[in-house]
Amino acid sequence: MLEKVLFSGYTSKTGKGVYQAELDSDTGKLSAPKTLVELTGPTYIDVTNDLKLISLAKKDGKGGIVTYDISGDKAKLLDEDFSEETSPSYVKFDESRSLIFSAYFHLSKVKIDHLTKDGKIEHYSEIHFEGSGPRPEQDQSKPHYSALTPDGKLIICDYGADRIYIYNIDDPKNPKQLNEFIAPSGYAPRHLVFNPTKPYVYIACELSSKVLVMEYNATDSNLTLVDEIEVAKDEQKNTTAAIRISKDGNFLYVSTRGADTIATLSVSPDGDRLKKLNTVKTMGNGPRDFELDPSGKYLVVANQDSDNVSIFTRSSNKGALNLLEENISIPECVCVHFI
Ligand SMILES: O=C1O[C@H](COP(=O)(O)O)[C@@H](O)[C@H](O)[C@H]1O
Repeated sequence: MLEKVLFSGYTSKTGKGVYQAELDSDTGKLSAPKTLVELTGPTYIDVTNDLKLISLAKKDGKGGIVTYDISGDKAKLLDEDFSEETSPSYVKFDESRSLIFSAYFHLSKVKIDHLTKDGKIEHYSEIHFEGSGPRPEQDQSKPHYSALTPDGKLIICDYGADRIYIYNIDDPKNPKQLNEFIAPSGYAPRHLVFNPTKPYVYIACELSSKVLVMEYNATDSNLTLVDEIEVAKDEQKNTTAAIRISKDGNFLYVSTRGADTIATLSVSPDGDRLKKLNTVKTMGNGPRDFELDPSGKYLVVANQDSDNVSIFTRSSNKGALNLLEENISIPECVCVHFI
């Protein structure tokens, strides 16, 4: 079966924007990536179920988000909003309410927009954050990630202020803070993933090379720290980046730039404990993002600094990764997104 996958990233060297390819789930072979949309700096993207691409981007010294219809042979621009000083660093679509969450790392805020049926971007609200952390990189609040909890609340990782925030967005024009969790000082929570069946969330912390295991209580929107685990040695030199979990919730994968590795961790049956099984080199530099394909048989990783994508086979019962391909050339690639 052919699985469609998009790649996107920076365009400061030879990167063109968003690329498209197909992964054959029988062989793990990726077709030659082709440019889907030319954009400036579309580092993160999301795609709606009816195939609208939502991408962050820059234009004429301003930043924001754009939407494209990618259901046909050629991508068609639907809307663009470049009303900010710079682009966000992460974007996520809420299918059930047709909302777009954009985390403005450099502007200390998260924006909530509504995506209309014809792909127009309607601004709803924004949440401003304050604070900082002990590391030089944490000079101000830097929201790095905004997405949904399993019960439909907005959850935000603030890398700069070592915070996780949870908001009620029943009225998305008027988000209300429900809770706030203070991460260990200097950890810089970056991205997170929820266990698919158990009430736990795993948070990748960029500046500590650690993953926090937190119990999530949906009733009072509370997070309780239950464990933490190191995914790479020498946190001063490393920056931990992406985190993914297998569909069965048994294995967690975490990338770390500097070490240039992906760690495989097993998740305990209750979801509350992690055990590091091993790490593999990503066969490139700066593994900023990776994704498991829909069949769960492959892991595709974007090595941003060495301009190559690698593919690993994944054992579904042991979680182990084995290198299949390392020479797929995509410049400045940041994000891997299966449709
Ligand atoms: O992971 C990271 O993300 C931040 C934000 O990305 P940006 O493209 O919006 O600047 C980046 O500044 C940082 O270098 C990187 O480690």
